[in-house]
Order: sequence, then C-alpha cells, then structure tokens
Amino acid sequence: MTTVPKIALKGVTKHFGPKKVLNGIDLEVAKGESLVVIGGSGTGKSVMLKSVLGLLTPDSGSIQVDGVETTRLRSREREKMLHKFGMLFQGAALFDSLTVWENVAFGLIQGEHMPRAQAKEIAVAKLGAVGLTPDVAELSPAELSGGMQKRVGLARAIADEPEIIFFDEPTTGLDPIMADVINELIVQCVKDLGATAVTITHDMASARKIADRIAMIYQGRIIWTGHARDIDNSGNAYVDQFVHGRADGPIKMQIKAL
Ligand SMILES: Nc1ncnc2c1ncn2[C@@H]1O[C@H](COP(=O)(O)OP(=O)(O)OP(=O)(O)O)[C@@H](O)[C@H]1O
Repeated sequence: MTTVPKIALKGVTKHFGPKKVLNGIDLEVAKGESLVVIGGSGTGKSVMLKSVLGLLTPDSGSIQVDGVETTRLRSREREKMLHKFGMLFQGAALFDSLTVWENVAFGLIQGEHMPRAQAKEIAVAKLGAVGLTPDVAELSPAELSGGMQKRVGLARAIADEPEIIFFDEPTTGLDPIMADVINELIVQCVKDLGATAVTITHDMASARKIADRIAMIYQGRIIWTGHARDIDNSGNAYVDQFVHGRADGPIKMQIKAL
C-alpha cells in the first residue's frame, strides 16, 4: 500500500503578468515530516506556500492535502481544510491592538468560537510551551523584543494544535543565539504535536537544525531534494553555491526587477 503524502504539489505553475514565478513545482511532504525549502530571494517560496493555503490560485497543476485536491475547493471546504494549518509569519505579524494572550487565542476565539476564559487558559499554556511566563500574556506585542514576538507567533501557530505548520523565515531578524533558541522551540513544538512542518528560509543553520529533508527551489522549480544530512554532498552545483553563499556559480543574481 502506498501512503498518501500529507501535501503533494504536481506541475504547479503561477505567473504574474509576464513573469512566470512557479514553473512546474513538484514536491511531496510526508505525514510527520519536517521539510525545509531553501532558495534565493524572489524564487517563489512564498508564492508556493500561499498557493497551498489557497491565498493564491495556481494557473495549472495540482495541490493535494491528505489526498484531496485543494485548488478547486469551495470556500466552506477550504475553511475546513485551513483548520489543519498553523502558520508562523515572517515578522510574527501580531496585532498590536490585542494583548499577547489575545493574539495567541485569536484563532480559538474567532475561528472556533471558544469562550474567552477557556481560550486564555490554552493561550497561557502555549506561551509556557515556548518559554514565556504568564505575566507576558497581558502585555502588548509592542512591549516585546523581536525574539519574544517570534515566540508569541509560534505559540499562536500551535494554539489550535494544527496537523501542518508553515514557518515563513522564522529566524529572520534575530541574532544567531535567539535564532537557535527559536529553531529548538520549533523542533520541540512540531515533535510534541506530531505535526507535519514546512519551513521556508535562507538561513542554512536553521535549515540544518529543523529539517528532516531539504528542497531547493530555483527559478520556480524544485531542483534538488534530499536528506538534511546530505546537503553538503548534494552533487548539485546550485545547492552547493547556495549552501556556501558564494557569489560565483551557476546562480546568477538578478539585479534588475523584471
Ligand atoms: N501578488 C503578487 N503580484 C505580483 N507579483 C508577485 C506577487 N506575489 C509575488 N510576486 C512576485 O513573485 C516573485 C516571487 O516572490 P516570492 O515572495 O514567492 O519570493 P520568495 O522566494 O519568497 O522571496 P524572499 O525570500 O525574498 O521572501 C517575486 O518576484 C515577487 O515580486
């Protein structure tokens, strides 16, 4: 019996005006796996994630979650499908008008109509899971450091105990030590939930720490996938150049925007 992948993209394309951003993405993520997608700026990483979430509609190709085609879902079915997902946005994306706990409990109160007291209890527990004490719960996100904001974003991403978590550049803007703390928390939270994780990042230290498997995207295609431990011996000149951050190599930086 073949197991159905948690997420499967086949031949996914997307263009904006004359610009072809996704050029036939083929990618599978197994249940319980942590996949990290690496690739340079503007290679289509975020467009790919947004396509899986239905925030963007691909021009062609197939996207399946648990074997169900998601590109043609009606809005109620899509909403149901989205319940499987948690998301840690780049820059944490917290609401400054809400307290920390209200941010964490946002999906529970708005999406699941949970009573506030119960949602607060869960929010405080999730804040504890990411190393934040209950007194932080009453603060405004504006009063927190960048690293603490990321922790709150992570607590929000796991509050609903999702089956799949997307991490969009989780360590951007953090110092290397705080980045490592966040990486460890991500690994722990994903493991505790038994969730499937997809992370997009430029940060190789983060990729090495978080990933079971790594996929590299270049010019809107997945050009390499392999185990994280094989990243230094990929045999792929594009991967090698990216991993070592060399200016010279087959990847030519696009200076002029198309
Ligand atoms: N809604 C949109 N309308 C027009 N162009 C878009 C839109 N979204 C993304 N793009 C373009 O698609 C390309 C890929 O963008 P994307 O955000 O996926 O890159 P990325 O790989 O995530 O980059 P980074 O690492 O810098 O975040 C970029 O050139 C971007 O300008």
